Amino acid sequence: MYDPDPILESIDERYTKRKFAELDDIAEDANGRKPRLPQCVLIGERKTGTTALLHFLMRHPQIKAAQKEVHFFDRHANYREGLRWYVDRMPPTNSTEVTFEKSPRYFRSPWVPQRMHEIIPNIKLMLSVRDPIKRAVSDFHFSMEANWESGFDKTLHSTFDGYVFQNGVIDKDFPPIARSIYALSLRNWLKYFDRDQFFIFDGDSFVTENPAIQLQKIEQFIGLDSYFTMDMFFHSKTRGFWCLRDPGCIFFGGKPHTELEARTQRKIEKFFHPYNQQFYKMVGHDFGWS
Ligand SMILES: Nc1ncnc2c1ncn2[C@@H]1O[C@H](COP(=O)(O)OS(=O)(=O)O)[C@@H](OP(=O)(O)O)[C@H]1O
Repeated sequence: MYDPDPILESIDERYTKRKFAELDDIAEDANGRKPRLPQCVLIGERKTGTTALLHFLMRHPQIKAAQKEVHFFDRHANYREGLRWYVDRMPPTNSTEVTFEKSPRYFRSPWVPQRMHEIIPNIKLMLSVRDPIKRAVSDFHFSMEANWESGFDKTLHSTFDGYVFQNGVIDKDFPPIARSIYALSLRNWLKYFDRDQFFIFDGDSFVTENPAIQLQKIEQFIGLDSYFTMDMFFHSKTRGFWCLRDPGCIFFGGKPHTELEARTQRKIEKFFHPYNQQFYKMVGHDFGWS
């Protein structure tokens, strides 16, 4: 799957040899803060509630997150820039705070786990998932709107059902489908990281139950002081989502999705079933997806 690029391989070697040397001259400010390598990374997957999760997590006084998705490990051009480039994109933190980054493309980029392991082997990883069919449909609508997928010709069809089959079988390489096959991507990560380095975030539960329930588990996983309480959140009937009382709801999410045709629904459930079973086994939890 991953065809190594000789130039990048030699950069990888440089990292193993020089690793942290580029970071030696970063000085702390008067409050003991400086930009650092992240201690916790949200690696994906997209359309699983990652924006809401980050939005809520950033309320925690000890969490300091990079402002934008950094894409250091997945984008070759960024990785070539070196560790100093990466750390310069992190907010300054002191030793009681946690440097956090979210780049949802990390999860499915085959070269990311090895690179990340060489640089931050003790990293805490957050993997956000959601019912794979709902995620794929959400991804499809998002991609159609944003026109982001290369090789995804928007003029061919207008519906998910139109794209998802190749000669009558589910197209495993169709990006919205491929990104929902969590077991295949996770297998690559588990070659480098232990299962207990992952927090598996359930994006569906974030919609159905008070977000404080999962946020409190995340506090324990990262080792943060207790901060989140149930009364910080309310359920907005108009938006259909949980929102923070302060500063309120986030401005997106919940775009209307078309219903799948019954035939597609049946075939797609059958398609995902074995992958879902593998994923449950890998993470030690049955999400009960259809
Ligand atoms: N509290 C709250 N507010 C708003 N949206 C919420 C919330 N909790 C979960 N969600 C779900 O998040 C889905 C979008 O996921 P992501 O943020 O990962 O999408 S993205 O990859 O960053 O584009 C989005 O998916 P869609 O409903 O398919 O658009 C929402 O269902």
